[in-house]
Amino acid sequence: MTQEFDLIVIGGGTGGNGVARKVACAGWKVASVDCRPHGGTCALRGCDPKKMLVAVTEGVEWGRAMAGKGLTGDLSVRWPEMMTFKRSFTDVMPERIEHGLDKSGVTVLHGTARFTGPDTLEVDGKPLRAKHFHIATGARPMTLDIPGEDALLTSTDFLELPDLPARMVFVGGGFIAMEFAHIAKRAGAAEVTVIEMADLPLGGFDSDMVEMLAAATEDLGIDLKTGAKVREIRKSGAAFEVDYETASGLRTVTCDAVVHATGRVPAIDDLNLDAADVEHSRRGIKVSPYMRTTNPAIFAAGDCADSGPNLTPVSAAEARIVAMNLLAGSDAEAIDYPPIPSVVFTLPQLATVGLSEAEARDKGVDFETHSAKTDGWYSSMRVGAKWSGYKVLVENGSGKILGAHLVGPGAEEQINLFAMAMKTGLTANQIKELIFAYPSYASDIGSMI
Ligand SMILES: Cc1cc2nc3c(=O)[nH]c(=O)nc-3n(C[C@H](O)[C@H](O)[C@H](O)COP(=O)(O)OP(=O)(O)OC[C@H]3O[C@@H](n4cnc5c(N)ncnc54)[C@H](O)[C@@H]3O)c2cc1C
Ligand SMILES: NC(=O)c1ccc[n+]([C@@H]2O[C@H](COP(=O)([O-])OP(=O)(O)OC[C@H]3O[C@@H](n4cnc5c(N)ncnc54)[C@H](O)[C@@H]3O)[C@@H](O)[C@H]2O)c1
Repeated sequence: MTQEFDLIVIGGGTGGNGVARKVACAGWKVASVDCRPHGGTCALRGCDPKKMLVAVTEGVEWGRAMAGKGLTGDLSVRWPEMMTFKRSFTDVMPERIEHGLDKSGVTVLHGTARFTGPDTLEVDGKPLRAKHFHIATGARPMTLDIPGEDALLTSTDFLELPDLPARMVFVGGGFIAMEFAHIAKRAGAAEVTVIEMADLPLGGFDSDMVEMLAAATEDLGIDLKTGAKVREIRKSGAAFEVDYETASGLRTVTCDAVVHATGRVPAIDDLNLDAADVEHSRRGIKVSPYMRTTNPAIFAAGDCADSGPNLTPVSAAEARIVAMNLLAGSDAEAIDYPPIPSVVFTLPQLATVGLSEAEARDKGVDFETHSAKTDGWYSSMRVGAKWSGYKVLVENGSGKILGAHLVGPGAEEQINLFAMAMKTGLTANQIKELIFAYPSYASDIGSMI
């Protein structure tokens, strides 16, 4: 028999759970379905577990930076113990989240959802019907279409490794490669190689800041290869050979594990979206500013939608709009993204918000660039940070902050203050008038503008 609901949410991550709970709390009959335990990428396979590993490796970095400054002893990572620490968070999350949904009156279902019509779907063959749907199925690693691709570990596999391989290669030089390579190297991997096809890793971040992070990465002992495109992966006994093409010909690196880090694409292949009249492209499910798909009864948000950048707080902001419009029964509120900060959680951290110099120039904005290396500043010197700097764009006349690009300790929090200043329209002079606790990373901001 077909089970009927007011709303079925597909995907139990950041972009789905809030919608399910809010709408159920308003008295709707809601189901939430996920093919894995509820929790989604951020809590179970992404941001949160990743940053627990970073927390452990911060100890190693601290020991290294403070060596000869009065701190003694060699700190090192026991990988299996670190994994147990990570699981102390991730193992309990699905039950906690599913209990929260259940308490809100949401029916929790497990299985893969597939549309069979504009208002019907199947979950592992079980028929369901709903007046509304919300799709928040996230993203998956992109297909590379190269020989030997099956050998690639995903970021999820990396976060579950029982032991740390001695020699690791990361294919791609974006967020995942840089963050995970830093973790692997500080955790004791003998050889860590990052292979990026562009001339610099982390496209989209300010190139001067990226160059500083690249220098820090090489200083840590990571082999960062740029202008290098991976062509093939071959198994060679227990090891792997990774072929990559450079301007001077084909090269090979041998390793014990190869990790996929070439980007993620919308996870929409299983959904049979055409049956539901939901338009989609390689960029994801087509959504209006109200997060409505081309089927007015179906919404989408987060990594699976062709909307904002694939970051957790963006999924959450879009989900908020979905819940509002579902409950309003109309296009009551459009998404209006504030300046979106983004951080690469390497050590040092790399952070960005707002316009890059090139974007500001293209827009014809009249601005001034404030930029410096800050390894000589007290905040960096105090913690032995060798690589730190900033670039802040301030509009001439208005004094408004147009963009901020930071590398170094404290960048992950400083960038949020810049985002807040940009959203609220604080000018450089107004920021300089603020009193921040001293000494703190925030108190450096006035000197950056
Ligand atoms: C390794 C890694 C680290 C990251 N670190 C950060 C970070 O530090 N900061 C940050 O802001 N962002 C980070 N991100 C990105 C962030 O995790 C995502 O942007 C965010 O989790 C997306 O949320 P979502 O709800 O859209 O999708 P998800 O959280 O991925 O949820 C989608 C859910 O849908 C389910 N699903 C998929 N298809 C179906 C189907 N057909 N039927 C039923 N269920 C289905 C999946 O099992 C999944 O649980 C990271 C991503 C990765 C991979
Ligand atoms: N801290 C964070 O916020 C965070 C952390 C991890 C992941 N994420 C999210 O997950 C997404 C996926 O991360 P990612 O690192 O896989 O992708 P990415 O888009 O950040 O980087 C992919 C990189 O791979 C390179 N590349 C592609 N094909 C290649 C090839 N054949 N050989 C060599 N290089 C190649 C690209 O030039 C690019 O630099 C991110 O875009 C982001 O949305 C966010």
